[in-house]
Amino acid sequence: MATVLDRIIAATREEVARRQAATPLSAIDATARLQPPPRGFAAALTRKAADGHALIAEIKKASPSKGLIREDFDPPAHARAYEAGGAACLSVLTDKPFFQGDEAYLVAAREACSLPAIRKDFMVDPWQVAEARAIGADAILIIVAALDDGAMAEIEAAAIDHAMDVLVEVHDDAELDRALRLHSRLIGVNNRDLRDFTVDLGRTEALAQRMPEGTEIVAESGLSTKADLDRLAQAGIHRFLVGETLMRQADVAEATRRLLIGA
Ligand SMILES: O=C(O)c1ccccc1NCC(=O)[C@H](O)[C@H](O)COP(=O)(O)O
Repeated sequence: MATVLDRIIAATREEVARRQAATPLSAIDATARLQPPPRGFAAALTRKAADGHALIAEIKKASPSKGLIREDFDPPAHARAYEAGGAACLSVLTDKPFFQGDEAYLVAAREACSLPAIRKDFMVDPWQVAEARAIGADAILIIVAALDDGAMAEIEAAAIDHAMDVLVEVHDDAELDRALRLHSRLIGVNNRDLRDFTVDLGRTEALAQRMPEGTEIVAESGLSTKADLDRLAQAGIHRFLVGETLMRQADVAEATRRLLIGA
């Protein structure tokens, strides 16, 4: 039976084909190369991780697992709140059918603050990497479960060509083995199983044991308290990606501060 990820990827392939027909790679690539240089996503995480928890704070309106998360959704306001609360970077969902995202949200969020931003979407083709840079994104996500080795390498090469950072997402040992064949050493462990949406923070702890020296591990999904971050820090993990918990708070800046440094 097709999983949610299978359905997302199938829909994304159709959408990308439509967009490519309207705007060929050469045109989107030319727009990408007119952008100011990326803000340095991985470097911003490393700076914050040097003396505390480094947070990628996610701007997420809805999700397949939770439906609508935030009604008064306001990407520029959330971006400013995340920066004020001490986040290192932004993650902005741009997928429309499954997350109610939009490219415009990334543009608006990034313009409202000085944080680097990852385009959080389902990359299936290097064309999307050029599009991500053309709208200002500083980094892209590669989900290992969604791609074969050849496609991953092509997408990563496109990101390197645009001087963008790549967060490579894995969920199990086999995916980690494949991720380690890429160049990027920014590796996210998704604690959420995308087949049944169960969350287990032990995933990041277990896979962290197998990461080579020099890997920058990001714990992703299902994190909700400073105690969660402190628990993972015990296992040497200092980079975190958090969405839903923060997006549900009335005072996003204060909630971000509490998550990072406590009451
Ligand atoms: O969040 C989902 O339901 C989801 C479903 C299918 C594919 C991806 C999904 N989430 C993407 C993410 O990586 C999360 O938004 C991110 O890690 C933040 O997670 P959370 O803090 O639990 O909102």
